[in-house]
Amino acid sequence: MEKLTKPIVDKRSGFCKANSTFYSKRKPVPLPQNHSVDVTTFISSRAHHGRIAFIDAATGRHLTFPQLWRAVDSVATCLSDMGIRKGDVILLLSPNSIFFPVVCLAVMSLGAVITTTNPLNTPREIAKQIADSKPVLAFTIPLLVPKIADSNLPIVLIDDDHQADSPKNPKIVSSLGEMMRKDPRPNRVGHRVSQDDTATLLYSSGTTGASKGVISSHRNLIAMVQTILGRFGSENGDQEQTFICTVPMFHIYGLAAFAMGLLSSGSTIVILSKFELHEMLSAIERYRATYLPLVPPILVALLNGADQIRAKYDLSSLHSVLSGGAPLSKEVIEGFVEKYPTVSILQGYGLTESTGIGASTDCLEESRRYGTAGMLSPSMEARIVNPETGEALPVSQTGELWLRGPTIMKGYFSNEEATSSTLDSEGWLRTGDLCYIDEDGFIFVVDRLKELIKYKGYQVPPAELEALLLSHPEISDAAVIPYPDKEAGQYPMAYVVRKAGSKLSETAVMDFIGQLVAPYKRIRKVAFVASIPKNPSGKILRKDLIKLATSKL
Ligand SMILES: CC(C)(COP(=O)(O)OP(=O)(O)OC[C@H]1O[C@@H](n2cnc3c(N)ncnc32)[C@H](O)[C@@H]1OP(=O)(O)O)[C@@H](O)C(=O)NCCC(=O)NCCSC(=O)/C=C/c1ccc(O)cc1
Repeated sequence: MEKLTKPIVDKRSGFCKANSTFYSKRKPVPLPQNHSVDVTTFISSRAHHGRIAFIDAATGRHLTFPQLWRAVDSVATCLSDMGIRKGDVILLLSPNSIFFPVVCLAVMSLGAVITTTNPLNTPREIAKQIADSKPVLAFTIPLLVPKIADSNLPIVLIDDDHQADSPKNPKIVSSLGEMMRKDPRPNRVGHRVSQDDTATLLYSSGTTGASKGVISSHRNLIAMVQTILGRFGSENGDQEQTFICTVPMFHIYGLAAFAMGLLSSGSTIVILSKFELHEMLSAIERYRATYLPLVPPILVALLNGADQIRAKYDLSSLHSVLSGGAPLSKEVIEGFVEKYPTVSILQGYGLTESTGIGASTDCLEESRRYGTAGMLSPSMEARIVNPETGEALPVSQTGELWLRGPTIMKGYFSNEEATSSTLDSEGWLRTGDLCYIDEDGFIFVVDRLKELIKYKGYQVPPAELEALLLSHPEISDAAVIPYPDKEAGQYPMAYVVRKAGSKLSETAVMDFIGQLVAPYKRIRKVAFVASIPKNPSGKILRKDLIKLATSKL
């Protein structure tokens, strides 16, 4: 029925009573008719007036658009000569750099698949991702080679001046600098890439514990490029936009925005290898940046230091900050607006599973609706579903947000079970976020149904930390919860049951975990208890523990 009759949609909310579905109020995104097109070709064939694509903030080294596309072609030629073919997975372990997009775009142009990982991850965490995604080659910087030394993967060094002093490591088969100097060959061996083929495999914990590879197709990414273009492209009439890239490109937020969407619009992207407040502010001043995409902790830092920052830096070029990755509180928004009256805050809501933005505020007026995550992205549909009954709810009622649209992932890699519990047969993605959609079509995220901690915009799955805690010989039971924090948003707190006779200290627990996980996953508070509250089927009653922890605040 749904497909045969045109649904009657309320123009104001986007809600259709007949099928309890919210439809995007934004203009739909056009997708290329040609089935055989990869996202790199799609991006490179877009017309724009941009000249410089990427600038390294620290050195000023840059790539013009022609230099970028030549580099992508050269690297793709070398990869093809090395035998890389459609479907092969390539690992990229690198901080942000002007070379990060070169590697991604070259790999995807061949129909090969890029998998990225956080450079702060421990060798153990990276080894897990390697075991799951089975890459055939890795790109990394010299400093990070030891983190994958045990993997036996052939390595391409992202190191321009490698040859003279590069370590004599037999696993290092080439360098990116060398590859970029190669003459590109248009008729290299290749297989036809279709929009349905997998392009990226980014890792997310989804709505449950273990980290899983999110399969995004070329179509997913092309649709995301179109969504970003709708938000910032030349269609908006804006010229010469300069964006600061300080959030990591190894996550979907940074990857889709900087290596793909904004690139397509002809924007200039100033890249910082990592976030450092003063370097970021200097870069805004030096490059006259107009847009600053960030995560809430950066906005909080800008707010906390506002008076000194405004006295020291000329931020007059800055037009907007774009916040994503975690919710912004009303008090932070109001404080920022007061301190930086000429800068608009635009918000985005997205997941790795939605290949980036699922909803956003695209102009100041939309952003004035405090607390909203925005309106549905173009061509996106939503349902608000009662988690207990499965009933789809109407306007202004709270339930789990389900999303369907052209950017929704194909599924989790080699994980049927997780895929079928997250994506239903009609293509609906269960986001694990409790939301409502108001009478004007604005989404409000109320709470999280999924068991996830967001530390500085990074996902920390409690189940992973609980399993590690249980591996300690003196711990008999444990539960990990999100503990609220003004700067980080939340951090992991552990409730621990010690074995009889154990004198294990809080610091010993934190140090034990600290050695096993990336810094952003560290447990930062511990309480010892006699038992962990659980329901009759053994599930941790996390809400009770959260109440207990926060009742003393
Ligand atoms: C810039 C942040 C906010 C803060 O940086 P930081 O303060 O330097 O902290 P780090 O996170 O880099 O490092 C964590 C810890 O590691 C430490 N660290 C640092 N480098 C080292 C070292 N080399 N050795 C060892 N320790 C170290 C560092 O000191 C720090 O320790 P601590 O001070 O105890 O918190 C940083 O955390 C950050 O970039 N977070 C962004 C995460 C992010 O991109 N999330 C998005 C996920 S995808 C998603 O949700 C999509 C949403 C979306 C939304 C909207 C859209 O439009 C589209 C998409």
